[in-house]
Amino acid sequence: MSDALPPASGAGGSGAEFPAAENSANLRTTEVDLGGLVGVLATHLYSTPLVALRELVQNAHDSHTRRRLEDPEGAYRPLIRVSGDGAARTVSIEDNGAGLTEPEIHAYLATVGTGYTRMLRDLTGNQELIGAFGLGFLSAFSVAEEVTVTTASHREPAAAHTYRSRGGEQYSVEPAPARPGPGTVVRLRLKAEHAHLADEEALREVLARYCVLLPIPVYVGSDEEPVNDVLVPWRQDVPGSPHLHRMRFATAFARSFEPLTAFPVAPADERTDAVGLLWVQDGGTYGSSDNRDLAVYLRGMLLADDARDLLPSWAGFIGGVVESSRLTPTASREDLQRDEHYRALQRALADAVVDGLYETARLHPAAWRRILARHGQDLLGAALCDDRLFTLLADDVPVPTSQGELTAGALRAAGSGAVHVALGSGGGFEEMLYRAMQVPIARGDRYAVLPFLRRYAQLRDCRIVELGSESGNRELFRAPDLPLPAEQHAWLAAALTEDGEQLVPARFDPPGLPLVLVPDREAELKARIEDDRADARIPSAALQLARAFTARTDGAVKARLYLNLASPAVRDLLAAYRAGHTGAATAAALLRSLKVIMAAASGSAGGDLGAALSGVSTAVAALTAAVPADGLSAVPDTVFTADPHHQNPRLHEDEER
Ligand SMILES: Nc1ncnc2c1ncn2[C@@H]1O[C@H](COP(=O)(O)OP(=O)(O)OP(=O)(O)O)[C@@H](O)[C@H]1O
Repeated sequence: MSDALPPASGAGGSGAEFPAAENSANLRTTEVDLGGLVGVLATHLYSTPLVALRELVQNAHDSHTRRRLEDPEGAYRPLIRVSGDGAARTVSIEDNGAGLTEPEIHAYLATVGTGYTRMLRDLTGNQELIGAFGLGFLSAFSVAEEVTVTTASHREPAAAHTYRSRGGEQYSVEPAPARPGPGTVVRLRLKAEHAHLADEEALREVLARYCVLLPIPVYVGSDEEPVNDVLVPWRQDVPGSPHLHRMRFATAFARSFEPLTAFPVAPADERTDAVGLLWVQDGGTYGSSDNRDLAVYLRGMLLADDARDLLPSWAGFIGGVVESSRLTPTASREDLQRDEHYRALQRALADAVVDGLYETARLHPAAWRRILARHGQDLLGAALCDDRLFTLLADDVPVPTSQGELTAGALRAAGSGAVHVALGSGGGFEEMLYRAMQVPIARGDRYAVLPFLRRYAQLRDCRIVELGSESGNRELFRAPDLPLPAEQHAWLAAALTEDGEQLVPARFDPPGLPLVLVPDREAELKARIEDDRADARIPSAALQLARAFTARTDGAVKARLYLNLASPAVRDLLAAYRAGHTGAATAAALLRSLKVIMAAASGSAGGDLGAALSGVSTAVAALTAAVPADGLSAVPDTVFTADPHHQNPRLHEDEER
């Protein structure tokens, strides 16, 4: 016997657990609380009251398309006019499109969820029609306490009617005085809180953005110029430079930042029908700042004003506008369905940004330089996300270094074929060392710098020296040719180091630098992690892991003092010590002070700075006190340098005497 459950009862055991609905004697119709539903749709479907204006202008646009489809021979000049009256607190949206007959008012305007527009599109396949849901008109009630629609159909132009409703749930329709021709006026008596919508200046601004791509002219008040009389560079073939037209459009359209350059979105393949324009914004970006700004138009009407997610996440400096008729809006028509067309457009836009940057680098060098200067940091990160972008940027993008911004190539050339990058944040001893050698070091603590340079080094087959890591330090500090005898090592350690410091004889550049103190990064980390206050700062799981790691570090060596056996000062010091010279201890004290002062200058603790400074005075006093009044004989050799100007002035006086 099988363990399977017996089939659910039903004809042929088809698995139907419920009787087919249409056969049920208990079939009931779902009740609709019309008042509640209309209220929700009118007030909660949209995020901003401005949407009402957009929906009504879109209806006016669709009525023109309808008139043209139904009466292709009829010649007339289509227009839409939006007027505001602050005193009367009204806004009117007027069109001379198809209008509605009385039955159509009931069937389409006053029926939630049904519109003529969608049927017409299904019937004719016309893609210019925008309306789809039969809901948009309801948005009028989100801003108006009363809505009147006076309309005359192009089929019966003499029979005008007025629809009137407060709230949308109940309405009346009455005959109205004859209109000058077919068309519709929607008049909103605004709620007090939306009175500002009646301001014509504000209407101009909003409609110029919403309707910029609508082919039908939209006028405000008694204006003679439409708000959307704009050359759309990807639609018209206009004489002159296409780049100039793009820049003009982008400059007029961009909201927050001036465009530095603009490039087209053109459907390169079958993936998407989207066309439009992208531009690089002149707003400084740093690190991961995100100023992406994309407006999406569907059949000429603004649909989503901030569709930034369509742009690649690395393109924080891009603004743009695209139109497509394949995208599907949500019912509020403020957002887009995340469907295959949406994803195809995302990919197409990423390609368009990369293509546009290539075009800019090739054709507009001044703009390209400005983009690199403005968005260098963002571009470092962007280059890591896209291989083509890396190829474009690898040699051009500036990298922040200890000597200002340099390209990776310049960094490499100045580092004798290697790029140097500091892992620590404070500059530290490494920076001082390299500054002395005049080798620039990239700031590896800045956004994307380290991974960018690692990638650069890998692809360009060049050496990368990561300062602050063990391997980086090995690059810096080479083993001495001969080991230092134990007794000399012990004397130097006693003379030069503090508790927790380990003396490491080495050879390094520049030879003029006798010693350098290098904090142990792991010991530093251990101290920070084991600090009781870390509990408050670091999540406990992360802290446990970190402590498991740092437990392996004994933490006894807090810093290493690298002593440069290639340095003449160190060699002289050792020679003096070996010769039993009385000045050796004083010279060592001077070097110890130098160590502390340099450590303080490079931001790491390395002893008592006050004591070090007075140590310098003590050493100078000891050395100068040793000068006898009658000559040089008692002064140790090591005190004098080759430069006679550095000699004790008292000696000059003696000579002159
Ligand atoms: N200005 C107008 N002129 C002529 N007909 C109109 C006008 N405004 C609305 N209508 C009619 O009323 C119907 C309902 O409009 P409504 O705005 O609610 O929905 P829609 O435009 O069809 O779809 P959507 O919800 O997607 O906007 C329209 O389909 C159209 O037939």
